[in-house]
Amino acid sequence: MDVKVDHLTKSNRVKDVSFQLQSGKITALIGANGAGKTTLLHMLAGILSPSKGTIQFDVKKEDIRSLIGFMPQYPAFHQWMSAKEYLVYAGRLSGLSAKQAERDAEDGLIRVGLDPVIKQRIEAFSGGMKQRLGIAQALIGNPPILLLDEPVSALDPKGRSDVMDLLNELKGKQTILYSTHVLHDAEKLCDDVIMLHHGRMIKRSSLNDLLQLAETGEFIVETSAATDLAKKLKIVEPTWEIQQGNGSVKLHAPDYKDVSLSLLKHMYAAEISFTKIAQVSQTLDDVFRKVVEHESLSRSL
Ligand SMILES: Nc1ncnc2c1ncn2[C@@H]1O[C@H](COP(=O)(O)OP(=O)(O)OP(=O)(O)O)[C@@H](O)[C@H]1O
Repeated sequence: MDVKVDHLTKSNRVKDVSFQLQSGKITALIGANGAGKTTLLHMLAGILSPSKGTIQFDVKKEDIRSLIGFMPQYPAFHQWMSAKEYLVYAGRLSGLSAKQAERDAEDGLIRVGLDPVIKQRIEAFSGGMKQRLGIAQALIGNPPILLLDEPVSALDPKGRSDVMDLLNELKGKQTILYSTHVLHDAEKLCDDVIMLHHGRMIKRSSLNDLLQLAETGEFIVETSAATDLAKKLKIVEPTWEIQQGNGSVKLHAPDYKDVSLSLLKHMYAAEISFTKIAQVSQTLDDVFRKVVEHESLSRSL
């Protein structure tokens, strides 16, 4: 199910944000602490009302909450309940019949891999298990849209990879928007990225476009003949910026098509051997920092 957000505003916490979530895709909502991620998710989930703007779903429903599975940043569980009891309780609260709630609870526990501990009390759960239970609760009623507030941020690497695997399984079936600080994980998982900074959306893009945008044209060559290589390249490729390091040469080629091929040709001609040639690629983290820097700079001008 698609979701269309237009000029969404909540006082000065979220300012004039517009985007579209596409059916079956996973979108990562990224931003520093206080950027407005939770506020935005709460408006989409119908928990907070916007001061301005609209949220449209592509079906007409009086109460949109049945379309949405929401996992809060800090899910509050009744620790004395078992995982299944909790999910049945959540299902009943969301209006399911006793039978349906029972069925959804069991399905949900299987989907998040908690079926072996179906009767265990939540108080004995690890952080990762609680997070998975939170997702199972969001899945109750099989809503077409999942909104997850920091589902991985508080977890250790194993817990994070469990939750990531689970979200990967849901990809294509549900429209997912999740907030995160862990950009390394988002890079592996999401289709699209929305960046928030001080309540404003500073970028919205597919992950692929974003990472392509971030390609640097920077290469590094590790060689014992760094001085010779740097000298040679300065002569034959005057448009490249060449930096000689200790045992390496770093270069930036403004038009960087076929750089590795040219490099190899020059090195072959000069009989320079190497141990490694690599393109310096950027991560989502680098891109995010650059976009924030650019935004801060343009606002200060
Ligand atoms: N109930 C509230 N009333 C007024 N201001 C609030 C309220 N809740 C949050 N804020 C403020 O709104 C801004 C955005 O907060 P929000 O929790 O949405 O950010 P966030 O990106 O989710 O941050 P975090 O990553 O720390 O969870 C912050 O400056 C915060 O202090």
